[in-house]
Amino acid sequence: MSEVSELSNAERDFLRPYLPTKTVPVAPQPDDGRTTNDHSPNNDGDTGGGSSVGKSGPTKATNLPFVTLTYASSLDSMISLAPGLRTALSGPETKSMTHYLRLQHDAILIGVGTAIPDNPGLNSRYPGASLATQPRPIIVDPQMRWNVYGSKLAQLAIEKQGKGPWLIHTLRSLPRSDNMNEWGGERLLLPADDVNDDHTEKERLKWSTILEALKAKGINSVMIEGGANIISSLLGMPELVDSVVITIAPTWLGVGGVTVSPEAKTSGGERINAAHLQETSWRQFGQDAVLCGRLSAS
Ligand SMILES: NC(=O)C1=CN([C@@H]2O[C@H](COP(=O)(O)OP(=O)(O)OC[C@H]3O[C@@H](n4cnc5c(N)ncnc54)[C@H](O)[C@@H]3O)[C@@H](O)[C@H]2O)C=CC1
Ligand SMILES: Nc1nc(O)c(N)c(N[C@@H]2O[C@H](COP(=O)(O)O)[C@@H](O)[C@H]2O)n1
Repeated sequence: MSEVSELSNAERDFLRPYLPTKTVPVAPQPDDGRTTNDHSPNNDGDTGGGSSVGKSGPTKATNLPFVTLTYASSLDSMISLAPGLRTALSGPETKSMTHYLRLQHDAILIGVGTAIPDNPGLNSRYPGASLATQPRPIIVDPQMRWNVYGSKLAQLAIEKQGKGPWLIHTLRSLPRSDNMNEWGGERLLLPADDVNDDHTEKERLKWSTILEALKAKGINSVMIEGGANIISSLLGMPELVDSVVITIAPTWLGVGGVTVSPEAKTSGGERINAAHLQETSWRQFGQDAVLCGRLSAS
């Protein structure tokens, strides 16, 4: 039996307002030559085959994709037991939800701090998913720390159970000769935010630079899954994030875990809340709670 089951209509209705709308590939029709068709995110037609993929629907600046932040948290706002320790927090129902969400986006993005310890698959195992509807896995790895060869991502791409990953590096990363493109992988070299005093490039990339580059490559929606560093940064950037979907598992991981918490904020010298969700909705999925919302601008 599959580890991932279909969501109910009510569960999909609950998620719909927080998801990008998308254009779904359908098999070319011999009679009309069409290659795409519009569906709402929860339309059951979302798993058709075909050769062109486009999940679109951003309502903000046209040079940015729709961005969904999503992660599974404990009651003490932790996402893993310790740095580098892959930790299952989602129950079966929220795991199914994550695979459904993955299928609603053109891409899934994580940081190298997650790619190395977790060795994730980052494909969607939602019933009926096809290679054409799979999201593109994207890893932010500015200094080329991660060896994609031999990874689960590479294996899935070779087996055509997932798309080849795109790895984001800074321009000054050492070029590496490789054959990733044979299984759909690619390295994107982007300019870092600033340079250090010794003129070596800092490893930070602006999030607007990353997102604009993805949009320019045809990514209209991206689901950002983690890890803690990336989620915590983006919680402070409401101008870039369209929606937030958090799985809250009924457990505490304890001191020493990896915490999601945005940078502290001040106004007029006083501490103020660092980030806030508005337009919230809650729903129970099995033993977990799912919180959806949009980040407030201030
Ligand atoms: N429960 C959950 O839903 C999830 C849990 N995790 C857990 O999170 C932990 C990993 O979290 P972190 O160590 O914080 O790693 P991370 O995945 O957030 O990656 C951090 C790294 O990404 C790169 N990076 C991030 N922002 C960048 C920028 N603007 N420019 C250039 N490079 C940038 C840097 O190299 C940085 O060290 C793991 O234990 C993993 O299991 C990860 C994803 C989801
Ligand atoms: N939604 C969710 N719940 C959890 O409990 C998790 N630990 C994660 N982790 C994220 O999922 C990735 C693993 O994906 P695959 O199952 O290998 O495809 C992991 O790397 C985190 O990004 N997510």
